[in-house]
Amino acid sequence: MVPQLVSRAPSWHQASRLLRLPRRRYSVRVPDEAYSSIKSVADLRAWQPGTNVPDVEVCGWVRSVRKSSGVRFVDITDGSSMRPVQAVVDKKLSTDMRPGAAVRLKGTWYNAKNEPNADGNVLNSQLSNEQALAGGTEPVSRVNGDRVGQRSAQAGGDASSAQTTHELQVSDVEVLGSSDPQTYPIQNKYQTPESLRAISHLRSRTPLNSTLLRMRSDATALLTQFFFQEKFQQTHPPIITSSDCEGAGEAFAVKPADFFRNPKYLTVSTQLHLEALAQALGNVWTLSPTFRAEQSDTSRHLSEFYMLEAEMSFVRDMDQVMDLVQRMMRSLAQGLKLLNAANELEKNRLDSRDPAERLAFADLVNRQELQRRWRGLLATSRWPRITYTEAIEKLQPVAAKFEHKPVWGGGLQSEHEKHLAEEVGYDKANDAYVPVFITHYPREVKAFYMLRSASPAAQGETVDCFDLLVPSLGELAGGSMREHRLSELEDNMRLHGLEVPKRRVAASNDMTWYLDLRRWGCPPHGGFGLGFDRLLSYLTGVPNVRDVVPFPRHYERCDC
Ligand SMILES: NC(=O)C[C@H](N)C(=O)O
Repeated sequence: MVPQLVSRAPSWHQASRLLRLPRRRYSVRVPDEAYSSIKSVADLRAWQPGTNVPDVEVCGWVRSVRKSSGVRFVDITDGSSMRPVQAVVDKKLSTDMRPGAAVRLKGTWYNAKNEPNADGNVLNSQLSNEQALAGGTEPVSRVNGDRVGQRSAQAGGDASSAQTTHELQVSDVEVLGSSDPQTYPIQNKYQTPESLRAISHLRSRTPLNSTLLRMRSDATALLTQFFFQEKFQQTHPPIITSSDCEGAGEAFAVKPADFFRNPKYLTVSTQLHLEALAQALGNVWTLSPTFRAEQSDTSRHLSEFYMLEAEMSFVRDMDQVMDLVQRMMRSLAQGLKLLNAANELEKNRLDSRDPAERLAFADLVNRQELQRRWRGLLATSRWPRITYTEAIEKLQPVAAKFEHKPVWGGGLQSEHEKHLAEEVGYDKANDAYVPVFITHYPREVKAFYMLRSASPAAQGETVDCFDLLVPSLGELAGGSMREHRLSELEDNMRLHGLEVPKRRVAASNDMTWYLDLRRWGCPPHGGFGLGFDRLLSYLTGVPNVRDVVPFPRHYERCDC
């Protein structure tokens, strides 16, 4: 059914009839079944029917209210899009529509662009991109003296409203959850990331933070799809574990300490358990919370973070693991480009006129830099793979610029990683930052489970491992071939000062179970772990990883 052309708000009779319609399942509901795919404010914003559509219902939160003589211009969001829909509400109906309130509105989805002028002629009031960028409202107010002009001319006028053709002309208002704007901590003006972190239970209501969380959700869905297509099994390894996988002594202990008979910890990496599952299911992956009690108060560290880990069985060649990492990240970037959140983050900063939105965007990495990152992720050519030994050779001639001198055997400091990412990873021809794999680190500086390299470097023994480096952040992922032979694994444990268990004791806290995996059918295998929050921070250009998680936990902070 084609929507009826209606030029006036529905009557009270129509409105009350609508109240008896089947129960709503989504925040937006349009009357015509043919448009049942319109379920959210984002869908509604994109819907520009040629005629006005009555009986449209919108549930959402009031972002702002702008006053005009007889009406209020109310921005409504349901978290599905960075920018709101504009509702035009009669002054009398709008009394309790205050910033922060949850409301249900009913009205006509009205094409303000085609609003007749005093002579009954339809005028085109849409701003071109150039006009919008120039911040000009004059063409709008001139062609359409009253309502549409006011939309952008009002104090604090929302840029997005000026760029959409439609608005909701409200006939019925229900306040579902009231709000006192005097005390509501989210303001319709710029708030710094630091100040928002202090109200993490509410900051997801801000346009940027809600968009970041939607992108997080998109990324999770795309990665799940990627691994499903690659025929990896998604698994749920435990959060409470017996051992500190990385052996770095940074695990949080679980209380009460005697609950499980002996001490247990929050997992620092699910890798060891994934290895067990990989020996039963083949290729496996997980996106799991992981915890580190590192006292690093930096923009890259969280005490609770999500790690994407994958483990491949029957793999001898580490290149296959690195190929998987590249394929996965490329597929993710391609997928995100087709979805709203990433698009809004990219495009809205181009035509932003709302000062709060502009300032929020200004906190992000600049647009050119961000595009370089995306171009690199989308590159079809193989990302550079250089050995640790080659990396040290590249760092030594510029040693003067570092606080820590690059020496073979000393690992890589984050200043070294950033330098390598920017120098080796910069693809001049395409003006792109291509992630860089650094492989084959010295055996002493890496974890006990890594496979000793068949041919050592001239300077010493190495393991078959890699770190994936990107500019600004440094290490984004790390992986390795695992030592699958029992006696070699035991040697590694001794080298790293770990106790090698002698025999299996029930409920013990030792690594016997991990060694058991080498006793019965352990094929060559390898895998990786990628910091999901860091990846999101890299993709969105949000400089601090604390702002891409809903409730950040880091040294000395776990607010709610
Ligand atoms: N799954 C992995 O390879 C990640 C590794 N265990 C780490 O924590 O860095």
